[in-house]
Amino acid sequence: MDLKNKVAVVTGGAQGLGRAFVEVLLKQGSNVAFIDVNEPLGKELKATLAEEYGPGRVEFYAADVSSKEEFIGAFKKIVDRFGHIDIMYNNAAVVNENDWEKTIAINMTGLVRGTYLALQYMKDNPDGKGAIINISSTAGLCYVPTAPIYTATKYAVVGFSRAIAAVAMKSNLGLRINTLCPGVMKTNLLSSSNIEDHFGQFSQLEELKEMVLERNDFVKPEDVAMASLPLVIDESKNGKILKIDADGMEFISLPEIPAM
Ligand SMILES: NC(=O)c1ccc[n+]([C@@H]2O[C@H](COP(=O)([O-])OP(=O)(O)OC[C@H]3O[C@@H](n4cnc5c(N)ncnc54)[C@H](O)[C@@H]3O)[C@@H](O)[C@H]2O)c1
Ligand SMILES: CCCCC/C=C\C=C\[C@H](O)C/C=C\C/C=C\CCCC(=O)O
Repeated sequence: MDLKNKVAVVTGGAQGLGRAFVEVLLKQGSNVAFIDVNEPLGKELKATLAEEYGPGRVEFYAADVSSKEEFIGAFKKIVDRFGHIDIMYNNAAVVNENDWEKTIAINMTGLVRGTYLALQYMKDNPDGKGAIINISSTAGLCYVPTAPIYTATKYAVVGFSRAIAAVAMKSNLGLRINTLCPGVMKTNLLSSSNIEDHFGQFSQLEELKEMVLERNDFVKPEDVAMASLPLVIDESKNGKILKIDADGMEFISLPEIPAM
């Protein structure tokens, strides 16, 4: 898929990795609609990017992906504005072990809804094409010991995306779903939330986070965003899991049910 003049949607696009996706897609010539619950930051970024890339190429929509009404409403506005959707990055997530139901609602339910909404609109694309990138984490392949719910949501992203990719392929939808598993990045997700929210009942293990930070093996959001592009462009890629961390990039193989 050529990225020029395509329409891309990014959730959680106001900062961190989501912002890097928005910027790399604009640089490649796509038009980008980003959704975020942080309205002031979203508006500020939209103004900055509109100045750099041209006012018609980027739009911001304030919405909480854990709210069915808000997410559906944002999608409708995006399709009204751009006509259709070619590319979807389901990126918004939080680490909140205290309010763990909210973490599941954003990281899992929000990502499922984003995938289903994208499929619903993409299946009517005249070129019959569409690419969805679901953001997991290396935590969705190993684990963050103090964040079992965050870990569980990131495993869920891997399993859901593999299964829905197989469904899309077997139904000849022409739509592709791949998973990206980044390693640790220095973003708001890692630094800002308070200890109680981040670790919940495991707050006494805060030093584990310091140990991770002291290892200093971070990957940059801009590098992760660049690395994601082949999953969109290369039409042979469906149901893949791409890990990118400080050691480099690797496609991960997980067991398959042989008869499937
Ligand atoms: N930072 C890391 O170390 C790391 C590592 C691996 C994977 N990831 C994944 O990368 C993705 C982006 O994380 P990040 O580090 O950039 O985080 P971040 O906190 O810097 O940015 C996340 C963005 O999502 C938005 N958001 C949060 N809840 C939302 C909601 N309910 N609805 C809409 N928007 C919402 C936030 O306002 C924020 O702008 C996440 O899926 C995360 O799990 C992060
Ligand atoms: C150990 C506490 C770290 C707190 C990290 C909180 C959120 C991190 C979110 C990222 O998605 C995590 C990405 C990768 C996993 C990081 C560390 C795992 C630590 C275990 C290990 O080193 O194997």
